[in-house]
Formats: sequence, C-alpha cells, structure tokens
Amino acid sequence: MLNKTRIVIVGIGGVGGYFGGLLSKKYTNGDDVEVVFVARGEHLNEIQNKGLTVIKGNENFVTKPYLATDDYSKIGVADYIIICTKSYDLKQTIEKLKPLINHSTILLPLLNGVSASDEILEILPHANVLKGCAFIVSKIKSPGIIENSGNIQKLSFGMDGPIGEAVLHLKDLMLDAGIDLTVSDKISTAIWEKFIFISPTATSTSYFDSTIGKVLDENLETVLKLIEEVKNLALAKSVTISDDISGKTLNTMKSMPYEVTSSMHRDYLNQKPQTEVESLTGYIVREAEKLGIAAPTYQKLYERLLKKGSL
Ligand SMILES: NC(=O)C1=CN([C@@H]2O[C@H](COP(=O)(O)OP(=O)(O)OC[C@H]3O[C@@H](n4cnc5c(N)ncnc54)[C@H](OP(=O)(O)O)[C@@H]3O)[C@@H](O)[C@H]2O)C=CC1
Ligand SMILES: CC(C)(CO)C(=O)C(=O)O
Repeated sequence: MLNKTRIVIVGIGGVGGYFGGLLSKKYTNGDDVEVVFVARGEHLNEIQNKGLTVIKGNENFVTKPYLATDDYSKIGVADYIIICTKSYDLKQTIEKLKPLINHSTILLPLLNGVSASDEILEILPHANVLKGCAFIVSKIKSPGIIENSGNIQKLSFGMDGPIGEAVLHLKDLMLDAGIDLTVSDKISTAIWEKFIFISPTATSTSYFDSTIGKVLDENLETVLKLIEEVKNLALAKSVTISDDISGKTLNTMKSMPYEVTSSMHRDYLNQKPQTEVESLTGYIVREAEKLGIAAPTYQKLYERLLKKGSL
C-alpha cells in the first residue's frame, strides 16, 4: 500500500458521480486519501473548472477532487479503482487503466449485470477484482451536475470467500464518507439478486418504452415471465438466491417511484449509440442457450430490442 491511499473513480456518471462525490467531499484536502476522478469531454471541463455538483432532493454539495483528468499517465498507481462506466465502455476502459494497476491494486466494478468482474479478469488475469453493485437512481443532469432521486443510495461489494484487510480498509473509508454499504463474503448472491431485479426491469422498460410503474400496470405478465427466466438461469448456475426471490423482486419494482425508469431505457431514450442490452438482456439468452434452459420471453424481447436500436 502507498503511504497515502489513492482511490480512483472511473466514469463520473449517475453512480460514480454520487458515490465518488461523497468520497471527494470527505477527503477533500487529499492529506491521507487522494480521490481521483476519471471523466471526459464537457463533463470533465465543468468538474475541473467549477467542481462536481451532487444534488439529492433539496440538498446539494459541490466538491473538487484531488485530481480530475482524462490523462491516465498523470494518475499513478492506485490502491483502489472503482469502475462506474456502462458495460459497453468496460473493455476499452480497462485497457487504459493498466498503468494504474500493480499487484496490490483492488478493482471494484459497480456496473449492473453479472459479468463485469469476469470480463476484467479476461483482460487482467492476475488482478484483484471484487464484485459489486449499486442501489441508487441517479443520472448526469447536465455537465458537472449529478442528480440523485429516490430513497436508496447503497452499495454492496465483496467476494465469494474471506474478505481481506485491504477490502475492509476501503469499507471503512467509504463508511467514513457517509456511504451506506454492505460488504459480503457471499457477494454472488447480492449481485444475482440485483440482476434478477434489474435485468427484467431494464428489458421490459426498454421494450415497452415505459416507466417502471407503467410497465407493472400494463405488462405485468411479461415482467413475471422475465423474472422467472432469469431466476431459472441463476438456479441452473447454482447461485444461492432467496427462496422468495420472485416476490421480493416484484416488491422492489413496486417500491420504485411510478415515473422512474431504468438507466438502459434512458440510453435508448437519449438515442445513445450503444446500450447495455448485451449485458442486461442478451447475456440471459446466451447463457440459457449454453445451459440448455428455456428463456423464450428474453429471446423475443432481445431480438426486438436489437432491431429497435434507439427508440
Ligand atoms: N444510474 C443509475 O441509477 C444506476 C446505474 N447502474 C449501473 O451503473 C453503471 C453506470 O451507470 P451510470 O452511472 O448510469 O452511467 P452514466 O452513463 O451516467 O455514466 C458513465 C460515465 O462514464 C463515462 N465513461 C465511460 N468510459 C469512460 C472512460 N474510459 N474514461 C472516462 N469516463 C468514461 C461516460 O462518459 P460519456 O458520457 O462521455 O460516455 C459517463 O460519463 C451501469 O452499468 C448502470 O447500469 C446501477 C444502479 C443504478
Ligand atoms: C434502480 C434503477 C432502475 C435506477 O435507475 C437501476 O438500478 C438502473 O437503472 O440501473
């Protein structure tokens, strides 16, 4: 470990901006902990010039990290790298991060989906890669400004096995920064339970071009079929999940504000050139096929979403 702890957050969007913002605010003097933001374009310019504004309800704060950059050669080796890009940007981002990683650097991907850690390990087979996920509703409102809505802002991360000291140190630094989190030594359960919620949510809101509330009102049968198909995939992969996961997932969807939609649907609405359809929908189709289990609803919606492109 370096004398100072260096935490790098890559992708200062809805997720990275909110949790990275709290870290930057807490460790603003950079004495013991340096918080580095890797961002790009107009968003980076605004952060460098005016700081990052984080809005939560009627409150907001502005924070300037120790360093905000798109130049990876200026950062140095990191103790922790928290990866908060979309899944379609993951591979190219990991390639760029190589100079920041040594044998003790810990990587924490917070992307939705269940494949980010494995994708990182394909590129960096010897890296220390945790698994993690975020429970939050948050987005870039405009360059330099993150807007958080909803009533949950929480992280789960860890591994499937004993948690080492360096991970516990990250946990303490985050807790001190006011981040609500759980560290688990059975993290696959949390990752898959989030996936069983977000995959049907992202797939159905994108397919029906609907908010979560509307899709539950008008297309509940399809949502229930998606939940069953992704749940069956988890069971076929021998992942431990709650016995009542279907009911739990439906309750989580119902607890979301009516007008909230998924970040994948927002990418379709914003006519982004890419979406997370491969990691949140296509993944189930491909894995179900490999394991010889049925996922007809996913198959149908995936094919249609591929043709649909931007809504
Ligand atoms: N938003 C939410 O409420 C939630 C999102 N998630 C998941 O978290 C992940 C992140 O989502 P979200 O925060 O919404 O995404 P956003 O699109 O809001 O933010 C991602 C940011 O990463 C930037 N980025 C991508 N690659 C790089 C790079 N190589 N260097 C610097 N910046 C980069 C993007 O820049 P640019 O705009 O230029 O592409 C963008 O600003 C996704 O997997 C999502 O599904 C999980 C829970 C809730
Ligand atoms: C909770 C929700 C639906 C919020 O946007 C989400 O996790 C996501 O979109 O990725």
